[in-house]
Amino acid sequence: MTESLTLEQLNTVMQEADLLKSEQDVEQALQRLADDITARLADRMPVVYSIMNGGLVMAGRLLTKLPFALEQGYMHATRYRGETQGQAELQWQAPPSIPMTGRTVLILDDIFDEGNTLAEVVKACEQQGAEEVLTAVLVNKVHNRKNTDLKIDFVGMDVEDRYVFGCGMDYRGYWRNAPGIYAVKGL
Ligand SMILES: O=P(O)(O)OC[C@H]1O[C@H](OP(=O)(O)OP(=O)(O)O)[C@H](O)[C@@H]1O
Ligand code: HPA
Repeated sequence: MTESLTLEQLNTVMQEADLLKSEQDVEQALQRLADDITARLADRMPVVYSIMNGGLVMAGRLLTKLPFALEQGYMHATRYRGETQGQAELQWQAPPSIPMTGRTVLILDDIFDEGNTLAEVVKACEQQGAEEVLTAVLVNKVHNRKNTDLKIDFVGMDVEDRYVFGCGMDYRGYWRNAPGIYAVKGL
């Protein structure tokens, strides 16, 4: 693990960051996602899982825009562990909290980057007997380094190929709480 950052360094990261998506852009993307998800899943009584930690903010802001009967759960799988480069192996910190056998499952996450996390999570849900597994992300990072053929069913916005934070995404553990989406200077 790299050295921890001071408050001053963390404030500098925010001050120098580029705003890629404003809070209003995010809100509009979430409403579009909610409309598309509702059109597809309103009669499916799905289990909607957020992937902790990154999926927390997206899930919180999206769920109240879904006007149909659903169950909500969480799972915690992590690959970056506070760093800005992903590790090969996904670490499960908390397995899925609600049984999914025979159910429609919707997975919510903040970002589809190299794709390992969602590819493995989808595989795990299928192995646990889900009838259908769909995925929704707030942002898709655009580059040609995807490690999977997985196609995300619902994408809020595309972002450029930089290290981003805010709306659940962290910079070395911090700034998940930022209401817009920012890119770190130089990354
Ligand atoms: O598409 P990938 O390259 O696999 O990256 C995307 C994943 O990385 C982040 O999680 P992270 O492992 O940082 O854990 P966190 O949610 O606790 O931040 C993010 O929340 C996604 O789950
Ligand atoms: O750009 C990113 N920012 C934050 N978390 C991430 N996890 C994968 N890519 C990113």
